[in-house]
Amino acid sequence: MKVGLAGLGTVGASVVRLLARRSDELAAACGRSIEVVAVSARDRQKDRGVDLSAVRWYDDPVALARDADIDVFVELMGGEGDPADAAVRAALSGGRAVVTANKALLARHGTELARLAEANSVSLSFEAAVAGGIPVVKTMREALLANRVDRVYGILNGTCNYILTRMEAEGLGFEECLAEAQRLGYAEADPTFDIDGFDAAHKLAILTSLAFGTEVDGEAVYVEGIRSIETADLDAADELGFRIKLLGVAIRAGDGIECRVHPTMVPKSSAIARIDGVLNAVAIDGDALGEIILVGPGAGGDATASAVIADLADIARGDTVPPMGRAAHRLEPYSRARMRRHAGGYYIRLSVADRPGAFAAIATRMAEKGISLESIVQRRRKAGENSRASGGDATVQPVFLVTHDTTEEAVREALAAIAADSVIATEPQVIRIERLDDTTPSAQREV
Ligand SMILES: NC(=O)C1=CN([C@@H]2O[C@H](COP(=O)(O)OP(=O)(O)OC[C@H]3O[C@@H](n4cnc5c(N)ncnc54)[C@H](O)[C@@H]3O)[C@@H](O)[C@H]2O)C=CC1
Ligand SMILES: N[C@@H](CC=O)C(=O)O
Ligand code: NA
Repeated sequence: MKVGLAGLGTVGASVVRLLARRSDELAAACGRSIEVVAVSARDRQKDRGVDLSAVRWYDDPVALARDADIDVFVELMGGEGDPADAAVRAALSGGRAVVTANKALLARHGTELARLAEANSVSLSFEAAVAGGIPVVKTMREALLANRVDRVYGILNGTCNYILTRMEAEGLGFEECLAEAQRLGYAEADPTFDIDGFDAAHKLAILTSLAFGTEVDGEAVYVEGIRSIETADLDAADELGFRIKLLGVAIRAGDGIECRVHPTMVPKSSAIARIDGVLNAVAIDGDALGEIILVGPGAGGDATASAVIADLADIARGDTVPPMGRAAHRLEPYSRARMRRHAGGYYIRLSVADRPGAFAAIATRMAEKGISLESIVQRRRKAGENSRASGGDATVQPVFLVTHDTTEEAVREALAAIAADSVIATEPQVIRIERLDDTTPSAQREV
């Protein structure tokens, strides 16, 4: 099987090396060899640890995708627009199978591309696009067909999990951890996609389509990233019995599908709390099977190449499955649940004015919105301490609240009233709590 590969960066170079290393075993398993015969990359001189002297080089990846001599086009350049989009469309339109790791592209154009693949009777495979090396796409579109899925959630970004883990365990700074994640090849070319939550949102949009049979809608995901997480929050989470993870959650709710990515407090006793470093985890609730959790490396060259090559092996063997697990023209329109109706617990950190009555005013505003508090912790700062958590102002004190289950709407309204009362000095920090040991998905809980 002849492969044309565009993008020889972290993942692309690993794919070429791993294909060379496993060529005999792959040929034996697939009944034919898998060979990279043509590539498109920006730098022809760069040493990628593998001999590419015999392959055809293209400056234009779209021209490579149109090469009549290739059977499969592998897109590993990244980016939701051109040239990745144009190249993938050119390959599919020309009747060539496509393998891509590009979740940004799929979150934006996944439905159209799946329909284009279907119209041309070719496969569009993207195992590497969701949770890196973990075989979650294959699991969802092949192994769980007997199940109605009601919830899928997990840690979907290796860079963020790596940063949060090292900040918490070693007390390192955010920037230092991000730089290390970039050095290790985990981060996106533009790492704001990682730390602002968009990369996890792209993956969740794809998972949502696979789980619920809906069109892919990257815009429908509510997104918050991890930039605002401070040591004060990691420490408070520890004291309260939680850990903070960037979680992606998609669940059936009363008014549609609730799809959200945000920092989340999860109980220390939950399986998700123990997923550290670059590992990802995806939990899937199926009605017949119950909950399964898949864990493994979510980023990195070789781990991601493993998923790309698994897709290539399926194509070489002639195993074809519709991209989204069902005929693309049967995907249902996505119906988005309103985030304001989200129900669950909340951790709230406030920098409260150090004056009589401030505390009572906060409790009153919470009560007015029907929010009951599970705990309130007020930290008296020691003399000379200048905490970021309290805005660095000597006249304010950090206060940590944990609510019982309530709604997003109630919390937002209570915090707006507290701000209007001028009893807080900085923007409140709000982190949603996911009590994962409770088997009822949170959006379905009565509050
Ligand atoms: N790095 C990782 O751990 C993972 C990455 N991915 C996805 O895999 C894809 C590739 O990611 P990385 O290898 O990490 O990125 P990278 O930035 O290391 O590599 C991308 C390569 O594509 C090349 N490229 C960009 N535009 C090009 C063009 N017009 N013509 C030819 N070459 C071009 C770049 O020069 C670069 O070498 C992205 O879609 C990313 O989201 C998916 C899972 C994990
Ligand atoms: N930047 C991504 C790479 C894999 O998808 C991540 O950190 O998870
Ligand atoms: Na995967």
